[in-house]
Amino acid sequence: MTPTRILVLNSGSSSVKYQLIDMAGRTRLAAGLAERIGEETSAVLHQPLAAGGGKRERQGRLADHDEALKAVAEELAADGLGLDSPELAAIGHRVVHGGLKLTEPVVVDEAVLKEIERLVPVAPLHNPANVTGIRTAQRLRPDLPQVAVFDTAFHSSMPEHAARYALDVETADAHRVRRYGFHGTSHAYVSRKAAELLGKDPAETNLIVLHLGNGASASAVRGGRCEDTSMGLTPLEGLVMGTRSGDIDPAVVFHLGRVAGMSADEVDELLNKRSGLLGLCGDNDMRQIRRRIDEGDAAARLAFDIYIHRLKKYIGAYYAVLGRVDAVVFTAGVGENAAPVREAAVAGLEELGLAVDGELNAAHGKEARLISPAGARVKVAVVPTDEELEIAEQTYALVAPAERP
Ligand SMILES: Nc1ncnc2c1ncn2[C@@H]1O[C@H](COP(=O)(O)OP(=O)(O)O)[C@@H](O)[C@H]1O
Ligand SMILES: CC(=O)OP(=O)(O)O
Ligand SMILES: [Mg+2]
Repeated sequence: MTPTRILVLNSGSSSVKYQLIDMAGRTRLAAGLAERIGEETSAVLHQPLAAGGGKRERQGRLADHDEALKAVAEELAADGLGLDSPELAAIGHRVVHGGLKLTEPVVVDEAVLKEIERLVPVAPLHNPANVTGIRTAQRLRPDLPQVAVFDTAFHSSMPEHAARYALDVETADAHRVRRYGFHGTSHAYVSRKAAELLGKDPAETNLIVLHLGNGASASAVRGGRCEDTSMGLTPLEGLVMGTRSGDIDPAVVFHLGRVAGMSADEVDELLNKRSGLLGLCGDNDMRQIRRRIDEGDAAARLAFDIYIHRLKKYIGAYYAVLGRVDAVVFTAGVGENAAPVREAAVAGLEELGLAVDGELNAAHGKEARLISPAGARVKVAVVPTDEELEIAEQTYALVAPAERP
């Protein structure tokens, strides 16, 4: 029997999301989340999808990612889906930064791990967790291929004029300072699904994709290839995010160093963890911000307006980059669920052919759908992302190419 199951691990700074997928029929067997790793109140939320049982929650401190992954393995084992299963073909890992060298999914060896570790300074919130995830999975199943799928990969097609900063070339090249872009697995998956929804050939479809989760990024996609994206050397550039500032004048950093005596690390922490929506109004969850706006809270209102203003600027910029746009596509936690964000982001852009239909926009759903008025020149769509399935597809393609039709 050829193994057909892929375990996907998406290790974040304080959480591990996982899914076990049988690629024979693209069947999801289990999914879950280990959260608040390192805190007293850690938990594993586990959904045994194949067994059809209800969700389980397991409480108890998980000191680090190593412990978290072991707890996840135990939850899977309790459903007869343990990591010792001979049906497991590989473990697929989301790795956020692959730099210039790692631009395709790869089977991880020591050299690949070293390169992911070398990139920690440019993805300090993400790459360390990704490395721990891979090392722990290797210890649990040393015989299995561990495959890394990079957030940066999809953006490696960006032309030089979009990827380069206007910096002294020698300095930039010596330190590999350039724009890499992130959330690429999501941008790639959503672009394909959006073309399907539009009934168009992906090679002839131009899209502005807005991935709005805790981290948020926009991309301009021409014919299935990334032409520009809002995140840069690190996942800090671009849109306003949950806790990250996105674009600022780089001189803010020197200014804070000189007038506030802040060190580089302190400014780094400020911009990554205490800025964005959280820094502006004390909340980083869009649901809570909408509640506060409904209660007349001015700080929440201003935070929302700043978030939308930035989003709108990127829609305009990428419209100009692409010249012709088939659709603006919303995805991830905020993009898929927050109708007021979608409405506000395209408000006033009728001259560009952009509008949402109030009723379609307000409707809830898990399916990809159009929310622009019938006959609109430029469509507006909501396309749920599925980074885990995409990682499983890429992992499976790499370890079992002969098995594919
Ligand atoms: N119904 C909703 N309305 C508005 N925002 C929502 C809703 N559901 C989820 N979100 C937002 O989605 C965010 C998480 O998005 P997600 O894509 O899961 O992020 P990540 O993968 O980066 O953790 C939350 O911070 C929350 O603000
Ligand atoms: C790269 C990045 O920002 O990822 P996330 O949104 O998961 O934090
Ligand atoms: Mg995400």
